[in-house]
Amino acid sequence: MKYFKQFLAINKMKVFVALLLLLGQVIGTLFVPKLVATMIDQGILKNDFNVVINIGIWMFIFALVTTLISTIGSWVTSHLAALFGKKMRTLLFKKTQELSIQQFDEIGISSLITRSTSDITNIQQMLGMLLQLVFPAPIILIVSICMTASINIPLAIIQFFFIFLLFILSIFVIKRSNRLSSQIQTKLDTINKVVRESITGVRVIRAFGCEDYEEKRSNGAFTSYASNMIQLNRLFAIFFPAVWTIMGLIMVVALALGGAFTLQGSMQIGQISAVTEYAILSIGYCIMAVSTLTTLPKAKACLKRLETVLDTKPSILSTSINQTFNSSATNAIEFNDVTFAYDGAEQPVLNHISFAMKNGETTAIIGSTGAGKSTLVDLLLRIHQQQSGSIKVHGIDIRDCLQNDLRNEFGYVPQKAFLFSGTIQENLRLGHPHASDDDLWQALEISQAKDFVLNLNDQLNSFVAQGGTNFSGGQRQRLSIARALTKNSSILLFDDCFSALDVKTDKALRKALHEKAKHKTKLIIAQRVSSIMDADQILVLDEGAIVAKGTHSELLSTCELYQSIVASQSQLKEVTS
Ligand SMILES: Nc1ncnc2c1ncn2[C@@H]1O[C@H](COP(=O)(O)OP(=O)(O)OP(=O)(O)O)[C@@H](O)[C@H]1O
Repeated sequence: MKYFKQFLAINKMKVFVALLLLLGQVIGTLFVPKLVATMIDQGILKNDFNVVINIGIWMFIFALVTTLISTIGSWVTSHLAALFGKKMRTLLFKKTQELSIQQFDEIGISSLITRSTSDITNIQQMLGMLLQLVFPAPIILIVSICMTASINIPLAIIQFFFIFLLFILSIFVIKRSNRLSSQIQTKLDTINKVVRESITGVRVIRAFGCEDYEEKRSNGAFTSYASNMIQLNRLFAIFFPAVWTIMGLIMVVALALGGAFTLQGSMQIGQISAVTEYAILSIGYCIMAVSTLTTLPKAKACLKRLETVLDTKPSILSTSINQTFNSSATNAIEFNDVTFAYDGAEQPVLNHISFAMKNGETTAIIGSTGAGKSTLVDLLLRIHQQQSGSIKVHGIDIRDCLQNDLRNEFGYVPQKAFLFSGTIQENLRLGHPHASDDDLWQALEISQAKDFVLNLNDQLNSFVAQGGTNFSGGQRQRLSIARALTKNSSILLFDDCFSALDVKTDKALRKALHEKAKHKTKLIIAQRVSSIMDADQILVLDEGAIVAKGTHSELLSTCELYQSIVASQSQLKEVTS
């Protein structure tokens, strides 16, 4: 409730105005039955036209003012709910940017989507309903009973008895619905996950012909959610008829007793109408309040789920030292005895890694799959944090600088190219929003993407689908390389991104990089020896350890593992000749 309370405290004036307007609406609503009774008893039954006109005018004014007040009240409440949604979504977005990738994975992408969409929407709706339906209910109940008592005390006692009965029934329903409502969002998470996977993995599902398996899996999630909803609806299927019965009974009793009292002369006909209207009003508001309160546990569960994310402390914290990079340092990157293990893993993925990369030079890393190459780049970007040892960029320990400053030093090309929905130019300008069109074309030229972009109808303005799925793997990869080049950072990190390119394009790209990005420091992770043989130094990584370091020709004569990699690619003869 911390964030909810904070929000109410910050917006206390708006909340106060909303409550004041709702109070005005309630007072207006409660006065109408009294006016109707006076009109019938003093005007219609006594044939006094002036009273009918006078009361009629008052009723018209009351109706007008109440409508105006309730419209403004609804507007203020909706405004508050929208503000709350915006604030929570902004906080959640900021938090997800601060969390480490491991924390991100622990919460789960589907769950984060449900939290920032459906969970927040549920709380917004609850906020509006609490203010508009629950807050006026006790006032309506108390004032209705008091107004009825001012007309006839026995009828007020009877009204109180029925409302008490309704209260008991409501407590029972609210208690039963608590358990069911609080489970709904978790089930929605599962639906989100299953639907997401079946949509994003549609090609694999079709290629493997496993539609039946996926259908069963999806049905499991849908059935579980549906059964929860059915149980909840069953509860209401009993509750609402019971409430209508109580309402019917209260009307029957009010009319029968009211009639009897009128015949005795202790009550007037108009007052019967007022008493029945008060009964309908109080029961009506009771129903609305109970319906809202039954969904309160669901909103509370949503709020708790949001708080869990918002209260998570990022495992990688920004420093308070905040040093700036010294680009004249001899080494662009230095790893000193770095060891890293993933949470819960028995063995470290990287063991005592030490190496240095000189400014402007190219370092390559080669090794078997799962050797820890991508993890090494992740450590450099502070996506994960090493348990021991230090990593320096331009002479500064990466733990002593702001994460944004650190990442600004790199133009990064991930192993799996990811493009955002929009246009090519929007994607290329991701790291450098003010880059000129010429910069973009130059980056495209180096990444060997210029020709295919020139052939597109809209060229730089060509549409990019979510994830870049309207481009081939190789085109996506080349656009992703162009994006890193456009950023114009001093260090370029290529995480196995050349493997999606054919040998000819790979060669042309490396040549262009060598000529046009000569002064940039480059770290290239590659599977193909041909992609890295020109590097100033090559690190051979095996099971998380650097087993050899040197140039291509040095490694060919000293490192057995390197020789076997070269041999396995059937290039030994070709490259040594
Ligand atoms: N998020 C993670 N949580 C736990 N273990 C992980 C995680 N990511 C990678 N690993 C493990 O760490 C090891 C190294 O993975 P990494 O991706 O760094 O290897 P790699 O050398 O880049 O492999 P490849 O060439 O196949 O991309 C692997 O054994 C992998 O299972």
